[in-house]
Amino acid sequence: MAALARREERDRERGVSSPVSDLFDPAEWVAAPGAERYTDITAHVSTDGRVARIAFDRPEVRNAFRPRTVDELYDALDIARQDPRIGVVLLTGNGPSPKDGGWAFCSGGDQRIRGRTGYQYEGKDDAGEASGDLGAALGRLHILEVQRLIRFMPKVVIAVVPGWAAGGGHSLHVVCDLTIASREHGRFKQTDADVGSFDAGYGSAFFARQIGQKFAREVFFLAEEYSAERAYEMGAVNRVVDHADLEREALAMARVILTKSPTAIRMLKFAFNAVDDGIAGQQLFAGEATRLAYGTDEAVEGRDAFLQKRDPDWSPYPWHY
Ligand SMILES: CC(C)(COP(=O)(O)OP(=O)(O)OC[C@H]1O[C@@H](n2cnc3c(N)ncnc32)[C@H](O)[C@@H]1OP(=O)(O)O)[C@@H](O)C(=O)NCCC(=O)NCCSC(=O)CCC(=O)c1ccccc1C(=O)O
Repeated sequence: MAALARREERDRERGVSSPVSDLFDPAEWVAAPGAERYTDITAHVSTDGRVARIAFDRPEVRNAFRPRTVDELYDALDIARQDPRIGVVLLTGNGPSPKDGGWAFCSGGDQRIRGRTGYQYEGKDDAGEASGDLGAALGRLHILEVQRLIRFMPKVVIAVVPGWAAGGGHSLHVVCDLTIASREHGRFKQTDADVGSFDAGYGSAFFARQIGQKFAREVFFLAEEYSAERAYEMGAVNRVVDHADLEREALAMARVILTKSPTAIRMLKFAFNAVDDGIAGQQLFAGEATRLAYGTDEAVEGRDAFLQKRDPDWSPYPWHY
């Protein structure tokens, strides 16, 4: 992994990107700011700076995430969230596996380091669990924070699924705004109940909103593998494309979205969310509405009247109907 960072540093100096995955087109991407510090993911922005590509980079374990992976993922997503030029994020998995050639989007939490309180940072084990606060600090399930970031960020996040989306990886694709999957290698499986886990939020309840209760219960209760085509039939996937074209098609989708009004896309995302997100969803939508209102002469008059210690003059502003 250090070698990867060095290679990216060298390529960045030369103004090109390293081929971090067989589907990655180095001509389209440059390393994202700060990406050299990541070991478990890769982060790039398109050469025009308008699309982010964030990828799990642990193909030898089907891109399973450990706490460090989740920290990096959150960091990269938050940087993309705050970049005003970026409108779309592609979330994917690098591959194939150097061990067996298998492809993955993400296979969820790394089961090798799962403890009784959650997932353990490197060098830690379950020993801390008995010691109260220390144990609580060590075990993490903060992939849920990443889910909320994807859900609440005012940009479109596209899951680009080149292989397995399993367990918590399945949940991540569910929470993304759109999903595009490889026809040949895209595979879906919700293994939570096989390993004594349960994503009782977006991964299941929201999934049922997307594809219907019967299908969602089948996916969780039977935990059977299903193909990209089957996922498309169920309404869980937007597009199924040839494996070799996956990232090109995903980038093309992103470029179509980028032709739209940023405000319209932001308001639409929060409108789609609001109906399922309760007061939190309403708060996000309302926050954007307030931001829009602040841009009007009417709101400026309210602010100025306060600062100038006078009564506001609302007369130019009708009670619209
Ligand atoms: C993904 C598989 C179906 C792929 O099968 P296959 O192609 O046959 O490959 P394998 O030979 O099984 O795997 C190759 C290699 O990778 C290792 N590996 C794969 N997945 C993991 C993993 N998750 N953790 C650790 N290691 C993994 C595997 O052992 C092999 O290694 P070798 O050394 O070569 O033997 C299949 O691999 C599979 O089923 N994987 C496990 C999927 C799984 O159960 N994931 C965990 C589900 S629980 C979870 O994701 C975390 C919890 C969580 O996120 C959460 C918690 C609370 C609320 C919400 C959530 C949420 O879901 O978000």
